[in-house]
Amino acid sequence: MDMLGTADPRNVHYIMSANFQNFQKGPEFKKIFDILGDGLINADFDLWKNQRKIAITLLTHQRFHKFLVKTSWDRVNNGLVPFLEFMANEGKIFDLQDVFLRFAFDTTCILVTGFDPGSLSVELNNIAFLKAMNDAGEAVAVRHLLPQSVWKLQQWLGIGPENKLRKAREIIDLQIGKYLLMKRDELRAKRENLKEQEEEGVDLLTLYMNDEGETKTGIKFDDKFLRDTILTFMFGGRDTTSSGLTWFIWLVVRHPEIEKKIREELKAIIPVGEGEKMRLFKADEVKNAIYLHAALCESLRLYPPIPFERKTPREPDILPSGHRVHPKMRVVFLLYTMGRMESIWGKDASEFKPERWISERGTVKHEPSYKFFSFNAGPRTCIGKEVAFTQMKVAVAAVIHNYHVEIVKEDDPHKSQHGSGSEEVRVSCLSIALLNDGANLEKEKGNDTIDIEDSQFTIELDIRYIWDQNARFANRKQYD
Ligand code: HEM
Repeated sequence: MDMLGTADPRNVHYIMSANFQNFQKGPEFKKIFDILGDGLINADFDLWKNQRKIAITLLTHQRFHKFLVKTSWDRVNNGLVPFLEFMANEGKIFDLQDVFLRFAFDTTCILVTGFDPGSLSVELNNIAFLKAMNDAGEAVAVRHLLPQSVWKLQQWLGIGPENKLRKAREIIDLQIGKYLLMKRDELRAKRENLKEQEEEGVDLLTLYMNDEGETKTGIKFDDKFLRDTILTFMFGGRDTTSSGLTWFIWLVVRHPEIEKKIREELKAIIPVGEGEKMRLFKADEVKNAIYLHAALCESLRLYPPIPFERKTPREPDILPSGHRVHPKMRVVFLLYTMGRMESIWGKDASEFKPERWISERGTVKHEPSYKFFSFNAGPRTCIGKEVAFTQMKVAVAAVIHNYHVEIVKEDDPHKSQHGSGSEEVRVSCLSIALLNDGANLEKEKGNDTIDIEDSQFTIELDIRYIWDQNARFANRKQYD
């Protein structure tokens, strides 16, 4: 229980940047996140430094950037939008948080491994890998709240979240093992087509498997390293992006004047003469959408997907706030609190106000990371920030431009965060109905006349929309 909680930007700057060397994630953090093995999020010192160097080189590789642009568009066009289209046409109410979680899960998995787990479809199927990731995330969250002896006991007895985590780990390891085998086969087959490959965008796993970082850094890219790396990126990118998307839509829907401004900005991007039809936006088109970017930052300020972080001092130290810390102590940063403090953001700190991110010249205002701490600060700043913004912009532009989202059932999400479990939050936060703006819908039920051996029958039509991976929708008329 020896813990210091801080929401002071001076302390953040000191620990995360100025005296970075004296503050580590530490062995306790590694135990809590043991499922990530020696992956980047878990590592400290040289192991962390070398891994980070490689990860940044590959994430900023031109071929990964191509793949990111292509995948962000593809998952919106062939995953999110067909789902929303179906729900809008059917007038169905659904849980948007679950949909964004599946969207981010599929997108992140494709970006990292090149393979699509296919969790976002009209049926919202149960996918073992998705469930395993959810269970693992939940168990890790619970570990932060309990003394180690308690969750270790649960582990030993095989009960509670620890039991779920054990099973989840088996499924995750099996799935990643399959991906590694599939990728090796794929690369072997592609080797004959090297020229074509040069032109293509590629996933991170392909880049890791082809990289010479192994010899330069001394890190061996064996199956254990690749497994830890895949899982680290999936953990780092999935829940964060989906949480960011969900809170963003929740905030925008509750602020129609802001929604209108985003729509106007998006409309201005569309070339004159394109008309009023359904329109999706490519990453390059929304890259410089200032107001949209500002609104996303504002939403991430108020609802940081990672609401707290922790560090452990290596040597006793005195923080700029005057507090003494020592190696047996945990320093906990309260990101959620920092996003709402008047001393940091001014009197209107609790308001959703994208304008605060726009300078007088109309550009995005830079806020130092020890103040806008949602992506961490200093040498351990999130390396997926650009990946996240690219995905989020393409996704929310598609939703806001083409649909009207309505919250039809709303419990207080702040209240339910203190409830008994994450499922409660997930279910209660967002139940929404989608109405397709002015779409000319085919009738779902109706009458038709057909000839059967010269006799005429009038029959009832029941048109079902069948999900199809390749064609967006196949309309099947079923005669009963
Ligand atoms: C809105 C989206 C995101 C937010 C708010 C976010 C936030 C953060 C934060 C706060 C950390 C520091 C965590 C810690 O040190 O304990 C972090 C680290 C990290 N993030 Fe993100 N992240 C986002 C998206 C992503 C994505 C899409 C990826 C992967 C493509 C990613 C990969 C990572 C990795 C690998 C680290 C560890 C970096 C290191 O320790 O050197 N993140 N992120």
